Amino acid sequence: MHLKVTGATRRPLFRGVTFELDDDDGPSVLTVMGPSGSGKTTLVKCLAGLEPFDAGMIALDGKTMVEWGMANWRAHVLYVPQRPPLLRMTGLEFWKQVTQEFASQRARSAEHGDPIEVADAWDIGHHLWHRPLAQLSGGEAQRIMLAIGVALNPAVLLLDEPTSALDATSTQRVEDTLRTRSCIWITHSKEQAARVGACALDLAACRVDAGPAALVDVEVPPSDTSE
Ligand SMILES: Nc1ncnc2c1ncn2[C@@H]1O[C@H](COP(=O)(O)OP(=O)(O)OP(=O)(O)O)[C@@H](O)[C@H]1O
Repeated sequence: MHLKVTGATRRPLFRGVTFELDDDDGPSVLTVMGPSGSGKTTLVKCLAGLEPFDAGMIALDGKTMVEWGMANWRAHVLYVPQRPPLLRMTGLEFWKQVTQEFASQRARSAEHGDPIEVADAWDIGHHLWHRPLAQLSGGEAQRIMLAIGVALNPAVLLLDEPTSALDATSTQRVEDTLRTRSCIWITHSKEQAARVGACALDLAACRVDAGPAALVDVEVPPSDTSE
């Protein structure tokens, strides 16, 4: 997997966002930071093809969104929202619906995993998959949505504050799983960025009104959690 983003711009929020992500040496995580309202969610929705960029280039394995086709692109570069859609359906029904949609995409090759197994490691009991998503707690719903994202095995997971509703223990378990995947990960926590990301993008440095120097890539040293 090689994701290349060059000069991505969405006015009036950000411009010149440029980075590359690849898994040549194993899964890699890019964290996206920046003040509230700076456009982090908008950026990842643009990367997912759910919203348009005003300018810039984005390619996965050398092919643009148009060349992949939108449905294929979204299956490979998968956005996991912070909250589930307000649905009456259960987590299991949602999983079945998503996998049926993905089954029609011919270019997709990755095998699906088992989201119930993924979530089991995060203390989500099987019975919760049979409850309407709208009746779950914020933290339960968040883990079910994340487990579905992980089980779909995309090339890149786009994560919007994936542990915002979780306690410290659940956060650690979820981080342990997610850092084994290639992710673009929105977080407000520098500590979390240091734990999970080898590289961080500071969206505040890409503000449209920030002057000519638009882009800064901030290296975050990988942390050693064993200490
Ligand atoms: N659908 C929309 N229509 C109009 N404005 C929007 C829409 N979605 C987001 N915005 C605006 O765009 C700006 C950036 O929003 P975005 O959610 O991308 O920020 P963010 O950096 O993710 O914020 P937070 O850290 O608070 O989640 C905000 O001012 C927001 O109000």
